[in-house]
Amino acid sequence: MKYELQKTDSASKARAGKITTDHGEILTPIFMPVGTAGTVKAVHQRELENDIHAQIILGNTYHLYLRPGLDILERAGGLHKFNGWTKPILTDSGGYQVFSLKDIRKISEEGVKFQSHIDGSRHLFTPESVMDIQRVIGADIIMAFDECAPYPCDYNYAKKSMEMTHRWLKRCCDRFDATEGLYGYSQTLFPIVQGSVYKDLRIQSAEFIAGQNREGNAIGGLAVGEPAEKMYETIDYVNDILPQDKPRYLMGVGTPENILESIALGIDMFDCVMPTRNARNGMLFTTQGIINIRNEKWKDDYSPIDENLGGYTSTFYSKAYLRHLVKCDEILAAQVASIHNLTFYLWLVGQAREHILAGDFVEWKKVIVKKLMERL
Ligand SMILES: O=c1[nH]cnc2cc3nc(NCCN4CCOCC4)[nH]c3cc12
Repeated sequence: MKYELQKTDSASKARAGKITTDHGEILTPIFMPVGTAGTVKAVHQRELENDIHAQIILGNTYHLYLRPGLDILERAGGLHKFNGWTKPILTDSGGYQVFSLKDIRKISEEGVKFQSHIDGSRHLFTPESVMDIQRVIGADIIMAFDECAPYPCDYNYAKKSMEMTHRWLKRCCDRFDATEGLYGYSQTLFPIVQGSVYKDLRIQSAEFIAGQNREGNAIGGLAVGEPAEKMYETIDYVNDILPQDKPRYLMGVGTPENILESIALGIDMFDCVMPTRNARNGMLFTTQGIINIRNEKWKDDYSPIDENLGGYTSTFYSKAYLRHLVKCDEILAAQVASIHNLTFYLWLVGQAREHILAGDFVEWKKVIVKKLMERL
């Protein structure tokens, strides 16, 4: 994997860049649609590519390991072959997912013992095993096995958790560097900065992560309930430590406002279930503001969902029709709303990139953020 830093904004830490993988290029800043079980829920690959213009999607090791399982994935030739997505894929390592299985998992130095949320079967994830699992899935970018400390947590817990995540990272790197990809293309491993919201721990973690000299770096342990200001403050000083010449991935973020503010702080890659999850509840992000399409006021609004995005779905379907689909709980409702929200998120980061290149990102952000977050 290669990263080319193309432009750094003069009035912020925002950057425009290009990541090159064996499955193609990624222009940053970029948003990664979440495809938890190997599918971006309710969206065809063709729509992901031609309507949403997604450049990279995310999968979850925890879910894919349980279903369809490694045997099926390996015999398919990896996830790209299995789901037909031929561009880059990133997989989260499973740490975050198993930690959210509160009462059915046990953490130790060895790894995490957990029960499947599907059938209760017992499993063990270790740094080594999740590297092997992500080799089988075949994502272009794979994440280290870490502990995402809960928020809030006391200083001592955050310190112990961060130190274990660092020891697990060494085990991930050793295993990853000692193994090869299974399908003839290269994969890369991103480490993850932890330390909760404690500045000294975050600085220690950022220095340790940067010192691993991997091809990209992630910031974890955020978007877990902490105030947005705390998240921004943490990103700001962590990004002063993470190398300029490597992409920076902020895990699990976020709203349009979170994304633009984080781009201004030097983040290049994002993922969040919000656009797809909100879509299924009828919450639409648009260039004019946020719409709850279930609201009576859209009942006879025959205008397109959003004609400023240039996407087929957002212009072809009207607000009134989508409201009807949502009210009838039609399958098409989830499809249309998900494609629209993802088209909006990719439009947003694409616009951010254009304004970084044009040199007016900060002025543009100031105007657009207020408008995008307005409830219509
Ligand atoms: O430290 C982490 N390590 C590995 N994966 C993560 C994933 C993460 N995802 C979030 N936040 C997701 C917040 N979502 C917002 C929308 O509603 C669902 C939750 N924070 C995260 C932290 C980590």
